[in-house]
Amino acid sequence: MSHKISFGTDGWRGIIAKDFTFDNVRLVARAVAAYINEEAIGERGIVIGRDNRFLAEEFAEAVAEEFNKQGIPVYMCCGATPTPVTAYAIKLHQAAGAVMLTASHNPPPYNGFKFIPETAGPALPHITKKIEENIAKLQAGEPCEGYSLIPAEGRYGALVAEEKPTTGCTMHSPFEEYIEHIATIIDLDTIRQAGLKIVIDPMFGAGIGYLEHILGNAGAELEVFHNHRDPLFGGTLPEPTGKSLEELKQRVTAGKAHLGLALDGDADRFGIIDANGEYITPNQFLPLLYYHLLTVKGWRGPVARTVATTHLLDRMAAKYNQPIYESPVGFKYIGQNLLEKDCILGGEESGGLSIKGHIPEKDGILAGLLAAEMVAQHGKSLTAILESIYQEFGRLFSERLDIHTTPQQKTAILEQLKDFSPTELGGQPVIDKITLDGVKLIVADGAWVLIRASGTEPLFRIYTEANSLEQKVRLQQDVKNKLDLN
Ligand SMILES: O=P(O)(O)OC[C@H]1O[C@H](O)[C@H](O)[C@@H](O)[C@@H]1O
Repeated sequence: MSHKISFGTDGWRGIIAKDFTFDNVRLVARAVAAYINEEAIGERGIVIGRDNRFLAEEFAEAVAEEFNKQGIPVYMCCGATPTPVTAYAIKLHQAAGAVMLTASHNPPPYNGFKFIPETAGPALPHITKKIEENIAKLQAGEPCEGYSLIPAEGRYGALVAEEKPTTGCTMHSPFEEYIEHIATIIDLDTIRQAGLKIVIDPMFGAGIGYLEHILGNAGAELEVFHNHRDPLFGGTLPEPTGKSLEELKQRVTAGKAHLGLALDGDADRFGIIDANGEYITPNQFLPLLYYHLLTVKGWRGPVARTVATTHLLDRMAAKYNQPIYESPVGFKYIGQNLLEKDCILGGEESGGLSIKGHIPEKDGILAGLLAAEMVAQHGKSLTAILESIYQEFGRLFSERLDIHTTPQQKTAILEQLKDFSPTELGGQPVIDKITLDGVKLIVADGAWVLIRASGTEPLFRIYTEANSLEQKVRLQQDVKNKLDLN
């Protein structure tokens, strides 16, 4: 039986050689080529980027061959390339889109396939649905629009894809152009004057060389580690959170650095360590950045966040009379709001952000540079800036719990969530219920809980944001009791 290929929160992922086989990768490439040809934008070409995982080059070549066979020229990024840089290359070449081969922060046996359309932001569901339909048709040996089948020569009744004259593959590194573009967004002069000391951990990933190059040229004193290819990621996960950041924390404090900056496997997510060795969570960094854009840069505009992201952003937006756009989890929705609602910042709790003037794709390199710019311009540590924010807007305590379930438990919880409408939670009345993605319940003093199934991992997530640590624990416990998740 053929493996069901679907695009989750962020592309198709699978275990290499089990699901993520050359045959399946070629199949998905054909389905994307069909989508592009159906849209009649094939002649603009497609960018292909890949990270540092096993067989990355070979998978990229297989994808290029499939596009070429369908008459679509290929711009192949040289070497491992971050997802945001691959997305930026779409703009450079005015291409029809990009394929990024990466499993982001997943364990080493995985690889993945993302399609980034011409907007240079993640594909929205109406596009991935179309690609999934094309995959199903091609798997069944049926023709699909944009992909013609012709009778196979010498094999009676058999059909094969009609191969178009080959269109070729241009090798190109978008490194320089991306860096030039970044220099138009980040205040590198102030970073230069501040004489910062920064430790960088690109986690053996596609982001190796970027922060080093930009910050090194801006005169920062750098210490860099995990900066060579290792598809086993040194035995950890290329995920810039939790245990994976321990060494960075130690190096920052031991070296008396101003900052520690980490990237995930494809450099679209960030991890930030402050001078005191503390991890700055995305729910802290996003308000820091919005505050920086509003006060230091003097920008005005709305902010886009997911349903799982801190409401401290809402408090700031309210003070500056700006709207806030809440979406389901997934940067694709934030990217859409960045494009359509003229937001100055879009970000999410899982560690993705972008700002006005940049592409609508999450970018860990940009996030790290903005952290350096903030420290340089404010002349203070991020924790010190955060203290001023708490004084002005109040403090919120957020946490995400990941609950592993069996497929049966998952079905049971999803069933229960359908009519999960408690009138009271953690001792307070529930005043609002939001069902954009899972179930979010807001209680009288503004604290909230969200329960949703992950679209990338076999687990449920319970997100809580409260006005005190005690309230956070109370809310978490109450939800677990009510859903029988203890
Ligand atoms: O909570 P999940 O559905 O597992 O998604 C978690 C994250 O996965 C990927 O990294 C997506 O790019 C993000 O937009 C999303 O926030």
